[in-house]
Amino acid sequence: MDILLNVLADKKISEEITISGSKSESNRLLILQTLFPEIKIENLSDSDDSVHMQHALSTKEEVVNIGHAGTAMRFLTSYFAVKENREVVLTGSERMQNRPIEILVNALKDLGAEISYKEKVGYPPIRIKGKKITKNQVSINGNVSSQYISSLLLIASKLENGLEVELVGKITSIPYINMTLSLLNQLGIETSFEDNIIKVQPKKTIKNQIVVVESDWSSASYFYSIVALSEIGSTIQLSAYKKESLQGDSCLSEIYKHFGVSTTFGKHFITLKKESETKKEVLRLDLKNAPDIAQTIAVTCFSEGISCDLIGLHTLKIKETDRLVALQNELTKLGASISVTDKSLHLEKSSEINKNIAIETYNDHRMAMAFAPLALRVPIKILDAEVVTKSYQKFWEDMQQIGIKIDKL
Ligand SMILES: O=C(O)C1=C[C@@H](OP(=O)(O)O)[C@@H](O)[C@H](O)C1
Ligand SMILES: C=C(OP(=O)(O)O)C(=O)O
Repeated sequence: MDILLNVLADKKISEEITISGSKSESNRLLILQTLFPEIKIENLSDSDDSVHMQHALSTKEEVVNIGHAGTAMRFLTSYFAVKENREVVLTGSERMQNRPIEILVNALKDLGAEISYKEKVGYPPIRIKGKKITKNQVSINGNVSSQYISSLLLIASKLENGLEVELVGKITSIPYINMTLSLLNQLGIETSFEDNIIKVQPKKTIKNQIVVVESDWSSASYFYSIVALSEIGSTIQLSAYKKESLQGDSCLSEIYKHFGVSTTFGKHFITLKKESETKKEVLRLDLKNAPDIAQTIAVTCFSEGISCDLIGLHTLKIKETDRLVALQNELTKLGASISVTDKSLHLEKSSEINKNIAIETYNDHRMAMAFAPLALRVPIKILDAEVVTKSYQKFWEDMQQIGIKIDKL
């Protein structure tokens, strides 16, 4: 489905939106709930990725297909590796078959797991024969994807002897590792993370408990961008959020101050308000702890006509698409002067935005969502707009509520 986005009249925005649960927290909790049925989950994400995870955990089929869901692919690899009396072929979309998994597979094999590649070495699909694992020490490279590490940590407490993970090299996306550890702690599982060593103690059962998932902060980023581009005085209230978040992308509340956007924390919501004009100086950020908001920030800077230097983007090329190349292609079509390396992006300030451009989305939900706020500046086409459901089912409905007019092409 291709769509045209338009804003009919400039007006102050004042809206309230409820966003579904974090897909990162949800996909961790779904694995943990299968291991510890004592858990009840509230505000579970309705994203395609969480639907894939639920299906994968309940199916009895031999072939388990998780579509585009990176967390499902990575977390289920460890889950099935230790599930005795079960053999599966774990696979995903064409893109997933080109997203690397070897670092995790090697760590699991070092622990004694039985995993083989069905096609290309290092990539899904993989055949996993579930086994009892008794070893409790492993080393893993920390600079490619934190999801490999979270995957090991999620099953660790169910191993007879717990697990000690040594992280080698620089560690990327650390808040996601901390999110995993915090959720384990919340359930009553003991963990420690000192220097580059993470330990998880074994645990057979936990107390009956309800875990409430906070809404998704990466999804909130698109509203930060909209408020940044809107008239002074505009507000959007988003729920359900809290100040003490487990999600690293909550750093948005600090970052968007550069665009004159304030964040007020209510009991279960946040209010974003455009207080002042965007600062004209270059925005320099290291996003190694919050890679998923890079596209949103680059598009906000372009729309606001300011320059940015984003570093720490080395994980972007192995996500739903090569996001650095995708950003360069699409921003260039809009008239931007942008250069990228394999880990950074530099955007020059510009004053013109080309009209009637059709944005390719590359099977990447965040390409569609990051470019949508530009409709506040110029009419813009988004191709294959349905990609958003990977993380955000009612994204386009919510855009209409904000005042963006959507026509199907
Ligand atoms: O653990 C998680 O839930 C995630 C970790 C991050 O991936 P990397 O660690 O591969 O950067 C992030 O980009 C992804 O959307 C979700
Ligand atoms: C990178 C993402 O997801 P995943 O790696 O889980 O597919 C994302 O949602 O931006």
